[in-house]
Amino acid sequence: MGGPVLVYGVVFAACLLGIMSRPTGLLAVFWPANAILLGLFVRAPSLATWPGWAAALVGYVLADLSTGGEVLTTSWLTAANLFGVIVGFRIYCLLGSEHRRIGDPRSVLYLLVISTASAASGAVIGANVGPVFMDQSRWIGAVVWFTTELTHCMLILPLMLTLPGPGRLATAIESSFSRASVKKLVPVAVLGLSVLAAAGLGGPGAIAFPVPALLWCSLSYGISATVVLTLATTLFQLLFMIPEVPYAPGSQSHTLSMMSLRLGTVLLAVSPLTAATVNSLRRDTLRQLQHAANHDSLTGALVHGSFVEKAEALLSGEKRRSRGLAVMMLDIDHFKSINDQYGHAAGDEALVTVTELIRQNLRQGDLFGRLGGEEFGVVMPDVGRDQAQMAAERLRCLIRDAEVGGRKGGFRVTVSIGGAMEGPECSGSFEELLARADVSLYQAKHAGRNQTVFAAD
Ligand SMILES: Nc1nc2c(ncn2[C@@H]2O[C@H](COP(=O)(O)OP(=O)(O)OP(=O)(O)O)[C@@H](O)[C@H]2O)c(=O)[nH]1
Repeated sequence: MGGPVLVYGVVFAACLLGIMSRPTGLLAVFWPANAILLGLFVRAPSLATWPGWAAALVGYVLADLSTGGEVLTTSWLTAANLFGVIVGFRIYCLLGSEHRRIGDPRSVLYLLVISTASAASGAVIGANVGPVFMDQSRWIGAVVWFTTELTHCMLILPLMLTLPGPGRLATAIESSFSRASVKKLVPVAVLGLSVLAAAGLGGPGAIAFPVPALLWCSLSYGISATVVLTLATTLFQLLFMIPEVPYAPGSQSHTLSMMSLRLGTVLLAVSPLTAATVNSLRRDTLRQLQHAANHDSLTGALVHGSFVEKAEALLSGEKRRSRGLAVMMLDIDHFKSINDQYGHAAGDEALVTVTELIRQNLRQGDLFGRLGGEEFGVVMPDVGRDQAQMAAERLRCLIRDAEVGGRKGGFRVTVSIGGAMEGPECSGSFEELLARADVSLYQAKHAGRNQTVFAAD
C-alpha cells in the first residue's frame, strides 16, 4: 500500500511544481514530473506495479484538475506524460542493473537514447500543445514537447539514478568534508570561474566554456558529485545564459532556435558524465587489482611483500610510542604429512582455519600476513613482552583445540610460534626483528613443536 501512496505523492507534488511554472493558458516552462516518475521506477522497479502506475495516473489527473485544468485537456496531457514514461521504463527494463545506476561508460549514452525515445513517444500525443497552447502547428508542438522532455530527462535522471540513499549520502558528505583540502577544491573553483567568465563574455559559444572544467571535475570527484556539478552548471546556463536569437518572440523560427540552444546546452553534459563513469570504473578496477596483488587468494591474508611494507611503516611509527612492538612467526607443524594424509584440499582448509582463528583474535591495529606456504607473520604494536607472550600462547592453544573440516571426520593441527620484541632496550630494523623471530621459531620446532619461544631482549 505504501508504494502507490508514495508514487501518488511524488507525482502530485512534481506536477504542482510544474503547474506553478505555467503561465495562465500556456504550457509549463518546467515540468519535472515525467523524469522524476521515470527515475523513481527505474531506481525502485518494485514500485512499477499496476497499482503504482494507477497511482501515478491519479497524481497527474488530480494535480491538473485541482488547479483548474479542463477534463479533455487534462486527459490528453496525462496520456502524453504517461506514455513517454512507460516507453522509457520499458526500454530501461531491457538493460542490465549497472546502467540503472550509471555504472558503465555506455550508461550515459543509453540514458540519452532512452530519454530521446521517451520524449519522442510523449511528443506524438503531446504535439497538440502546438495548436492548443502556442497558437502554432502540431509539428512545432511536437518539437517543443520533445525538447522540453529530453532536457528534463537529461537534467533530472542522472541525479535520481546516482544519488546515494539517505544513510550513504550522510556518510559520503561526512567523508568528503573530512578529506577536503584546498588542492581538491581547485577543479570546482575553476568551474565556478569558467561559468562566471561565460556569463560575463556571453555570445553563442559561451555555453561550452565550462566543459573543460567539468571534465576536470569528473576526473577528480566521484560520479554523484559530477552529476550535481553538471546539473548546477547546466541549470545556471539554462536560466541565465541562453543568448538572444535574431527572431521575433513567438515566431516559429524563434521557438525552434530556443529549443536548439536549450538542447545543445543539456547535451554538453554527456561528456563529463561519461568521463566520470569511465574514471570511477577505472578506480574500482585499480582498487580490485591492488587488493588482489596485496592479498593471498586462498586465505585473504596480506602477502609477504605487503606485510613487510606495512610492518616497516608500523615500526617507524611505533618508535614514538611508549611500549614495545612484538613480531611473531607462526608455522603449522608437520604440514607436509597433513597434506600427505588428508590431501591437498584438506591442507588448504587447515590454512584457512588457522588464518580465521588468528584474524579473529587480533586487536584492531595488529598486522597479519601469510609469509609463504604454512607460515604466518603477526606484528603487535604497543605491547609489552608479557602481554605479547600471552597473546601468542592464546593463539597457539586456540589453534591446537580447533577442528579442521569437521563435516567428514575432522583433524587437528598445531603451530609453533617464534617471537621477538622491539623496544627501548632492543631496537632494530624489521628485517632484523623477523630474523630473530625466525630463530625463535626454529628453537620452538627443535624443542618438539606446538610451543612458543620468544627471543631474549
Ligand atoms: N595444501 C597446501 N599445502 C601447501 C601450500 N603451500 C605449501 N604447502 C605445503 O606445505 C608443506 C610444508 O612442508 P615443510 O616445509 O616440510 O614443513 P612441515 O611439514 O610443516 O614441517 P615443520 O614445519 O618442520 O613442522 C609442503 O609439503 C608444501 O607443499 C598450500 O597453499 N596449500
